[in-house]
Amino acid sequence: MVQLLKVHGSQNKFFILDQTELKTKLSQPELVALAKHITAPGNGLLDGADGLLVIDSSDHQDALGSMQVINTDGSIASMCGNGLRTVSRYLSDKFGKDAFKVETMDSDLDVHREADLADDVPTFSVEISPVSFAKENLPFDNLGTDTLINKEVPQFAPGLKFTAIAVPNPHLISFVDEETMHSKTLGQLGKMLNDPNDYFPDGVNVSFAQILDHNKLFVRTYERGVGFTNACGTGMSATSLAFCLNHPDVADFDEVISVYNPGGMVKTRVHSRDDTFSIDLIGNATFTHKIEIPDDDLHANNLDHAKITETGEQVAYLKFVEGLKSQTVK
Ligand SMILES: N[C@H](CCC[C@H](N)C(=O)O)C(=O)O
Repeated sequence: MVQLLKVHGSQNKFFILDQTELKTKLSQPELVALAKHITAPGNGLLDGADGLLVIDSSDHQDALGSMQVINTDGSIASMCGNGLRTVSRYLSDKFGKDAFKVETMDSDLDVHREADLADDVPTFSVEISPVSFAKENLPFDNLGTDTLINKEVPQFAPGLKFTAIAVPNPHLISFVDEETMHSKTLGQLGKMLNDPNDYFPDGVNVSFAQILDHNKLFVRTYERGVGFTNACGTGMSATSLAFCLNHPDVADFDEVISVYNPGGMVKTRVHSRDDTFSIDLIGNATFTHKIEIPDDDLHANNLDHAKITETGEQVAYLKFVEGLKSQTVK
């Protein structure tokens, strides 16, 4: 029997599988098949999730483990900010350390335990980097520019300005008014740019942001490989950077920015050193369920004998969300 976890960061939900606990590790095709199955809202487990986070060992210096992110459609994401917080908590509990690195596809990222956001809401801070605006790193094409920073792109949506940032997974961001935030535009644009299209050949995560106040945002994201999500950690991080760059009158580098989202709230801090940007993403790392599945069943992608136990942590998280409601009113 191996234990899996159902977890969330800002209610961006994932399953965590620790390959090091298995007698025989799952192969990459087995992992992709499991990710597609277990995260499916209909025939998966616990009403599905946005992705599978695979933990494995790492031989990199100071890294307690590695994280691979598999989206619900089976595509691989280079990074996942909400997911990394939950993986950090898992590794922190397992090895009894509060500050360490986690190996991700493109870099080894610093993570550490933070003061709880609210009573019984375990909280972690994770580094979001490397950051790039370059067309080849997103990648994008046919926009007549090498970087897209606060520019109108009428083909995407008339009247809106867009910023494209890789952190290192790709994000497209627009600051919008309340009406646009709740219109159909985000869903239509997200779908258009994640179906085969002339602009983002690998797809892109699309976020709309509303400025609520000084250092205060509301962000909604249409995720690549997923669709609408309660929250996207790298999306909120990239949006915080765009906020500091495009709206310097209401956003400060190195200060805490509160980012509200449909799943709750996170905090970010954007740093700029010698033309290099990085972001700290601080938020909950909640384990909602423990799941036990026989090893052989996992290899066979059979979820029929899963034994599920609730942790009870969601109660404290929902109380925290309830308390946020008064704060998002302008
Ligand atoms: N939800 C994730 C991002 C997943 C990214 C994925 N959708 C992609 O880039 O393909 C987060 O919290 O950062």
